[in-house]
Amino acid sequence: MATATSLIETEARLGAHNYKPLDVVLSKGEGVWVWDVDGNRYLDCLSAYSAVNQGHCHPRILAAMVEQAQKLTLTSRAFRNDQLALFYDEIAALTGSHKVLPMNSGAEAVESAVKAVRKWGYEVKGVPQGQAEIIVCADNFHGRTLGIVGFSTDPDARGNFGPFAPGFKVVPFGDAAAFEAAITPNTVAFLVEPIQGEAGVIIPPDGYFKTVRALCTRHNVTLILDEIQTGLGRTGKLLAEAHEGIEADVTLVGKALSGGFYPVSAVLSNSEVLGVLKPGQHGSTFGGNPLACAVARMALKVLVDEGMIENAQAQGDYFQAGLAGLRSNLIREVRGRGLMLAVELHPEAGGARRYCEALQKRGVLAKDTHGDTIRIAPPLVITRDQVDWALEQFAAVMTGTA
Ligand SMILES: Cc1ncc(COP(=O)(O)O)c(C=O)c1O
Repeated sequence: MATATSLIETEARLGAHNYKPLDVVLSKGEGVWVWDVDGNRYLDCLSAYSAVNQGHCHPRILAAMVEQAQKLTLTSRAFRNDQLALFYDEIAALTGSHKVLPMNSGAEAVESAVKAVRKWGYEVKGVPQGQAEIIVCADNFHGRTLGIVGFSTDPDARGNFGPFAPGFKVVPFGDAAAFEAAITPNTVAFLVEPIQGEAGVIIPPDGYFKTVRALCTRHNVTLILDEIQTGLGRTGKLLAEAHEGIEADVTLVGKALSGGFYPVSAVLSNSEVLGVLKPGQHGSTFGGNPLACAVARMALKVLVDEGMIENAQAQGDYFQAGLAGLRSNLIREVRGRGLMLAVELHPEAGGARRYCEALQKRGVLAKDTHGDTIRIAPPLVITRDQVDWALEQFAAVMTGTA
């Protein structure tokens, strides 16, 4: 029988070494809990980077998936399928969007938006051919495809993968004046995360997005919010833009749209941007397939009608206050919104990884980011008792009683 050790060895031997996972081999999940192959239980404080907002193996999403899998899974877009229009209808109504482009991964949604907005720039805004510019932020994370890493500022993401596509300008995140200074008549879009997730849960200053929104409107620049991580309840609102009191022109969602079951992402647009795509100009074999659409429809439904978004706000506030109240001289800052939380440690703490390993030993799985930060993003179904239990484990690890 395969043991945890033998499975880890096989992975090390045959897998590309592009990840450095914690040494825990998971084989089962339910709600906020996951179990390893030896039967040890852990509270999942990562949710597959916010893709399992609805909790592991949610029974209603599972049932929707099984039901659809027994009927029809894939048609390609050469034919229509009944689930697609229903998905369009439901996600458009929920998010107030006018057009929807279904894709698979988050990175594909980003790439699709970049393509669409450039085309919009040439055909609608009148930008001279080949001159379209997109403004992005330093420390952005929008995925791992070649197009996307070309405008990343992370040396690991870019290193030795070039040459990259031109047409991107980088400005500091949270600095509206720098954004304004970077706008030219050829600027077609500003692509930005409402809260920078992979950068370590970085929240921009109050009012930043209101100013950015006004600048985009004034200069006819498409505001593309990448809500692939922040969206679908994670921050305590359906979309994080609601915290800022603004509306993006294009919104990207993914991750939790899958309920953790089947990859699905979407470009949502309330401007004419998606209207520029004509038959033959963009597509995907699996994008908009009936299985993905059925899963996404139920993933959205359970988020809303099981009160998960409100729970994210309530438990997120409680969790954050509990973390902030830990008497630990290791902790430099606790920050976050809803259940998108981070504990940043002082550099002298010796890095976040060792504390994630200590938490693992106590039955909590969290993720280190950028050396000194522990990211905490449990499924949105977490209860107050479970938060209390998690806080006890954090207290033990962070205050040296571990
Ligand atoms: C903000 C953001 N955009 C895009 C992506 C890429 O999504 P995917 O890994 O599904 O391609 C991620 C993934 O972490 C993300 O956090």
